Amino acid sequence: MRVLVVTAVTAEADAVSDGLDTVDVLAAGVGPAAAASGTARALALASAASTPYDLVVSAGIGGGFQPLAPVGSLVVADAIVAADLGAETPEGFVPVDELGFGRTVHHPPAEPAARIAGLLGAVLAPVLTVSTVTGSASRTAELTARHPRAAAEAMEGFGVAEAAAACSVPVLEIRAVSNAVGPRDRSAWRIGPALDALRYGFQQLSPVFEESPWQTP
Ligand SMILES: O=C(O)c1cccc(C(=O)CC[C@H]2O[C@@H](n3cnc4c(=O)[nH]cnc43)[C@H](O)[C@@H]2O)c1
Repeated sequence: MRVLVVTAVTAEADAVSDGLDTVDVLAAGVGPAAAASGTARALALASAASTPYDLVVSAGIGGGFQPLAPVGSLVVADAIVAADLGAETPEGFVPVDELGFGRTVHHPPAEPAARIAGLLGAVLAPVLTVSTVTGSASRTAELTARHPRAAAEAMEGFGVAEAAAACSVPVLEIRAVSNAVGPRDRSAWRIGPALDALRYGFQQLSPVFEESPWQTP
């Protein structure tokens, strides 16, 4: 199948390409807007050239919720959640779908996501998309209360998933944990080992991506 992997920065793209050279890799920029516009453009260009993609993968480093996803571990999303897309109210945060418009969750195809998580020894759990890196205990507690199963947060997955959904292409998200979600401690970020984990992960995935396109409901 034809696979597009979307990362934020070139260091992540290089790790993916080093692990697996049979996929196209795009470094689309940091954050959900850059991810969505870059992904949508790549999908549209491929489609116009009659070489459409069969799968889009949002990949890169991310923060891990402790103790679910330790630094250096891999997380495969069973849900891609826009965790800060909504309204603040006196009663707390209300997601846009509960306000009656838009959506805040995309679901990757369940069987392939579970199989890939098993292959990688990864945690299979929701991955949150945020526009601001969490940097306090209070914000961590708020996100954990709203999303108790979430194992990771990053800044691009939901943008990639929105573009993929607009083009009816299935989406996955794979994150290598570079830091714990919590009070900001830049010295504790382990970006090198996370990029190594990302490279290792994609090395394991060539048989999966050689499969025929998945039949998704
Ligand atoms: O605060 C800093 O000094 C700092 C230094 C290097 C990178 C950053 C980022 O914010 C990188 C954001 C980038 O990486 C992903 N990412 C990694 N960890 C997290 C996280 O805990 N929460 C959200 N995003 C994270 C993200 O997807 C971006 O692409 C900061």
